[in-house]
Amino acid sequence: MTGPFVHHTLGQRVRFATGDAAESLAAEVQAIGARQVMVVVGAHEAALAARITRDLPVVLVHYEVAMHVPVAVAERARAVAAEHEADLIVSVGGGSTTGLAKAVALTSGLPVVAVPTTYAGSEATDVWGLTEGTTKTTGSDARVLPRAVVYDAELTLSLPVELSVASGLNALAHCVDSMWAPAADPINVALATEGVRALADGLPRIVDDPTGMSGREQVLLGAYLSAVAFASAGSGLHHKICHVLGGRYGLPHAQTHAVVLPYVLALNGPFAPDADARLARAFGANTGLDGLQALRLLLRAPRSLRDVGLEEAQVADAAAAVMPNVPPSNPASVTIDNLTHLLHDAWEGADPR
Ligand SMILES: NC(=O)c1ccc[n+]([C@@H]2O[C@H](COP(=O)([O-])OP(=O)(O)OC[C@H]3O[C@@H](n4cnc5c(N)ncnc54)[C@H](O)[C@@H]3O)[C@@H](O)[C@H]2O)c1
Ligand SMILES: O=C(O)CCC(=O)CC(=O)O
Repeated sequence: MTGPFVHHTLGQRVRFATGDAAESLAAEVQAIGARQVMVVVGAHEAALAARITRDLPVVLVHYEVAMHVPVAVAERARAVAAEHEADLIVSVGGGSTTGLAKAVALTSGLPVVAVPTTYAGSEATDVWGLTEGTTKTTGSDARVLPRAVVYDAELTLSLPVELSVASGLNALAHCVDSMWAPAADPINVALATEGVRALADGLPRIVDDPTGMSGREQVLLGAYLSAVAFASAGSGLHHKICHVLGGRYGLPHAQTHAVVLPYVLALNGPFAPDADARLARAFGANTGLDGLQALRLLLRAPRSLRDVGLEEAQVADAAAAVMPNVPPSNPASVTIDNLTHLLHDAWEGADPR
């Protein structure tokens, strides 16, 4: 990919600080000058958040977190933030928690400092998502980009291996989909390529040694690179499919990404030879799909949409819902027939080749 292009770089401070989240977080809160901190955290991560926020001027801890940020959940969080006159939101958790903090920032303009505990990458993007009924809407807005991020790999040690794998494959999907997303350019493609290398290296180490730190650190770095690439390149076909599956049928986010990715790569790879060659090199394989499938085997990745909760009868409805959102940049031509076929293959876990 050559020729003229315009690349926009997002500004935020990022600290990689294994074992040092509390101190790093305190330094970021002090730098912003906040005096009334709202902590957003899911109930499961409450103890972890209490540990790392203990020295902050916390006025409110908000525990109501739900995947894909239902509008009613966002509205309740916005109301309590205003009631307590919060001047900063600290989010501690996965993409759902960061997403709720972003929803508050979207309407209030409050700054966010994010401490991620999964590999979803939301903390490094200006992308928000809200769900009303069965419709998930996403958008980009400078107000939701966290001012700072604290990455502490120790906080991901409690993430079970299966969820670590699925979440890491969500990050890998940001990288792969960035190759042909609407605003793909040589800079975000370079970040995505390096993200594939880091994730393909780190994820097998988490599976081999879940309590070891080096795999977790490498995957967090890959998650960050993947998210920066995704925020810049935009949502490609893969993300459009997963947003419909998550918003419309409530499928679990990371696992859905993990299942769908090889099918989108199988569709697009032959029509995007440069991207495929890059992916192949990053995986150390003959093709991107060979590399992805070898990695998925090693990781014992989730295999079918049937296993993560989609009904066969929903396949046709899903294809029809995705169709109007297919990005014009997609390398392979997408029809209702080949999209339905793709989703049906993913539903049954058929060989994507
Ligand atoms: N805006 C963006 O750029 C962006 C990017 C990626 C994902 N997302 C959004 O993020 C959401 C999904 O995020 P997710 O996949 O991180 O899932 P999640 O935040 O819903 O977390 C999944 C589960 O993991 C648990 N968990 C989180 N951290 C843990 C830890 N350290 N130890 C043990 N358990 C832990 C949570 O309690 C939850 O049960 C979706 O709504 C998705 O749309 C947004
Ligand atoms: O924040 C959102 O809900 C939209 C972005 C997103 O979910 C990225 C992804 O699919 O991983």
